[in-house]
Amino acid sequence: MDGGTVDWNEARALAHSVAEPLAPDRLDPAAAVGTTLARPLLALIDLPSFDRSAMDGYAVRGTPPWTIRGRVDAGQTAGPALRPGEAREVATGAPVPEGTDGVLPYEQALRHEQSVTAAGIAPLGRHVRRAGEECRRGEQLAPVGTRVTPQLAALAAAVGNDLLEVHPRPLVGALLTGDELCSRGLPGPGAVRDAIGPMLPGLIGWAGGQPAGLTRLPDSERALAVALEAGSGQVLLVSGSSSAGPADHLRPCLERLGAELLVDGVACRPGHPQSLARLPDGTLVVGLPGNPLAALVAFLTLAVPVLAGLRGAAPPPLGTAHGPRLPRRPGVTTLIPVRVRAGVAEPVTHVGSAMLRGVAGADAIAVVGPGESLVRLIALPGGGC
Ligand SMILES: Nc1nc2c(c(=O)[nH]1)N[C@H]1C(S)=C(S)[C@@H](COP(=O)(O)OP(=O)(O)OC[C@H]3O[C@@H](n4cnc5c(N)ncnc54)[C@H](O)[C@@H]3O)O[C@H]1N2
Ligand code: MOO
Repeated sequence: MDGGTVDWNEARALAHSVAEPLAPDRLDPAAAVGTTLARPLLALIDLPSFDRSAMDGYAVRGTPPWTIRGRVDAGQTAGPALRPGEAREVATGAPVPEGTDGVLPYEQALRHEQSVTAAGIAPLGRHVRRAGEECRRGEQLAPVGTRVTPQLAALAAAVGNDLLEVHPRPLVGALLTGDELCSRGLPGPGAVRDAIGPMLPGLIGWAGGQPAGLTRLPDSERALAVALEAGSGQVLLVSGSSSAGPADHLRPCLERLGAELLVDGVACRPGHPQSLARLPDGTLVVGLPGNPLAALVAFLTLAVPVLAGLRGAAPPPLGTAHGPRLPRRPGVTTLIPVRVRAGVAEPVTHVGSAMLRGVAGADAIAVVGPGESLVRLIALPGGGC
């Protein structure tokens, strides 16, 4: 194994570059939400695929009065073409007959026995959604690499797609180490409530991964080695074993398993003891420091770009802001929970690496690089920036 502390930007870029996109899968649009397109999204039909009414009322042709010739509901066919001076009652979404100049909504219609006139100006050209006005068959609607959102899934279905070819969401397992951890109730003497476990499933989903189980382990090299070997998923997160103490087993375990150490420490505060390694079976292991804010920072630094790479997506772009009141440290990148107001990142309190109070109320993590005047922003889940 080799390694060494790397610059924060380099670590992030490296984490993205080592993660090869997962082999594409074909999923129906709803199941594809959260994945990334491996093929462009194409329209398989014109949308709308026929001229249709945007209002409940009368499809009309020519000038009033119009003689009413039947009715069309949604899902029916439009019937014969209208001739000048004719109307057909139509429901919203129903196909309008050939020759329709516009649709007169009921509210603007004066109905007589078998004819209708307009209460105001005749609706020439109004309230008809023309075939192909949204897109044409064969048109590309989203390129490769686009994240499938619920709204993109809706569009994909609307233009006739049953299956989308996508890079699936990577499976992410988590191993939480620490003899002192308890997961329920009030901690006894010397014990600590696990705060990383409750954070990870949400973070994994937010970053485009699929949580694949969380295992709590004692501080034992053997237990960690066995769990790493048996680990399910394309990514394994390991918390609380990253430092240099006798109970910090990640490094020796990775060595023993013949892993390739890709990142061994990052020049940032907090979170410097984070790591990234590849097991011989290809599983990527991200080492998260045990202090909870440091674990979050490491997840944002290494796990987020790894998951983007596996999904065939670019690393999430960072925002920018002014941060005149943020502390700067020479030689390292500082990651500081902030609130963002009108383009200015303001520090919050309680931001020690073992603390969560500050980050729980923050909008973003400001990335304050040595010598940078503007700061970059990593948006947090639920953050308002
Ligand atoms: N000799 C050195 N000691 C330490 C160094 C160092 O460079 N040399 N780095 C410090 C820094 S910075 C960090 S961060 C921590 C990282 O430690 P580990 O990843 O080995 O984690 P632990 O030692 O087990 O735990 C640290 C701290 O975090 C608490 N913890 C652990 N897991 C959880 C959890 N799931 N939920 C809540 N809290 C957790 C744990 O109880 C400890 O208080 O090492 C420093 N030391
Ligand atoms: O990563 Mo440790 O970063 O400061 O608590």
